[in-house]
Amino acid sequence: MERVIVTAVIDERERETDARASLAELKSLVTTAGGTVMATATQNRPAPDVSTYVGKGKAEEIQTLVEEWEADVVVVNGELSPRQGQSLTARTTARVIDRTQLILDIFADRARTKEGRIQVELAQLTYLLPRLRGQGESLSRLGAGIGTRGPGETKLETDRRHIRGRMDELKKDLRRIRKHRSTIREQKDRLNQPQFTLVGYTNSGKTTLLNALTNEDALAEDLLFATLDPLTRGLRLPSGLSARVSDTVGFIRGLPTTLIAAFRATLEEVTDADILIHVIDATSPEAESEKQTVLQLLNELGAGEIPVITVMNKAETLDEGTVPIVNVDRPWLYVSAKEHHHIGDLHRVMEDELSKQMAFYAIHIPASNGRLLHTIRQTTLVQSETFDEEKEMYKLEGYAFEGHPQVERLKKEGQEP
Ligand SMILES: Nc1nc2c(ncn2[C@@H]2O[C@H](COP(=O)(O)OP(=O)(O)OP(=O)(O)O)[C@@H](O)[C@H]2O)c(=O)[nH]1
Repeated sequence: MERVIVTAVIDERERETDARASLAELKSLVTTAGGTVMATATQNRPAPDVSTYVGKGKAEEIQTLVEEWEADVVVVNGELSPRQGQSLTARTTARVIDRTQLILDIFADRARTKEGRIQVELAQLTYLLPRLRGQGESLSRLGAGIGTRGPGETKLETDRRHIRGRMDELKKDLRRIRKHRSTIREQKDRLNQPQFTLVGYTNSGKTTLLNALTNEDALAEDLLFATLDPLTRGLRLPSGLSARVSDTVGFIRGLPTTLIAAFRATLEEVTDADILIHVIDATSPEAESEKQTVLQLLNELGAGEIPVITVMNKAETLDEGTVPIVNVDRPWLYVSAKEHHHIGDLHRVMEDELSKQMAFYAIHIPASNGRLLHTIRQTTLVQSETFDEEKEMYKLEGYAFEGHPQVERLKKEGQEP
């Protein structure tokens, strides 16, 4: 396991709790990446130094810590410019990486589908490209060294061309995979299946809740970003309606924009949702700011208008009568995804919210048409079902999406004398 020194520049004008939360999060990201935090070096200054990120004195102090703790890596809580990366590297014997690289490393390790892996590689190359250019600049600035500049530039050009070529290939692969996926989605849409999508701050318990909701096993780890690829499962609600539930990558404060772009596809499951289930870790001291981060990212993704059910998770560890530390809009409820507490309640809230987007119907189906009956039970929210023995007809009342083909047809037939 690698030994790590973390370092951060803290702006005193910034809210101190934010800086502390961000640093605490960086440490848990280090743990997720398999490292051990040996020491922390922070510096109060209004903005990072343009050349060395931390001041030169602080950089020396970091090198002392590196020697003292025999550290392998220094992780900076921010994004290093190419120049800062180089000059900080020159001042320490440890490897220097920034927050973006750390997150990219974790993503690379955890991507499970082909699409996820391509997205990560694309994000890594996007990060790398300007840094190669940075090296080129400093090489040309060195200038004088005969024999260094020419070959250096040439190699740099080759590297850049190679990287751009690889990026083009990856983009082509992605387009192919996405086209395939949208075909699958069209097929699903024809089945009229409602889409629920779990969103939430990283580690809030989305994967655990997906398992509890659908009663299946999948990996849930006490590590950040256990989920990198959309994971969609079928779910049968109490009324018999079958729906889809998707897990999504955990949201995080200060997610680098290169990554947001790279993971847009994962987040397509968000904009496609009929209803979002926002999972909050009710035990987190940062629950309020985590909630804000998620809501803000949802807005940025254009999903601000989609109805939300808020789930306050890990409730079994809260004392009875605890006042919630988060202000949330209705509908919301406490659950324990781990202990399967109140999952049935959540199923019912999901049905309630769904019915608000649907239209009421009352239809008759001949008992002889078992297939049609089955379809209606699976694709609508059946509220009541009675059987008329004389007419050998079922009478069904419930809610269905506007334009549901069978329901529309049966409604019309019902109107005829
Ligand atoms: N005590 C308690 N722990 C829970 C509960 N639900 C989830 N956890 C734990 O919280 C941790 C994170 O759970 P995950 O389901 O992996 O969280 P996630 O939101 O999918 O995480 P990312 O993929 O990182 O976004 C795991 O250690 C879970 O066991 C709960 O109801 N109670």
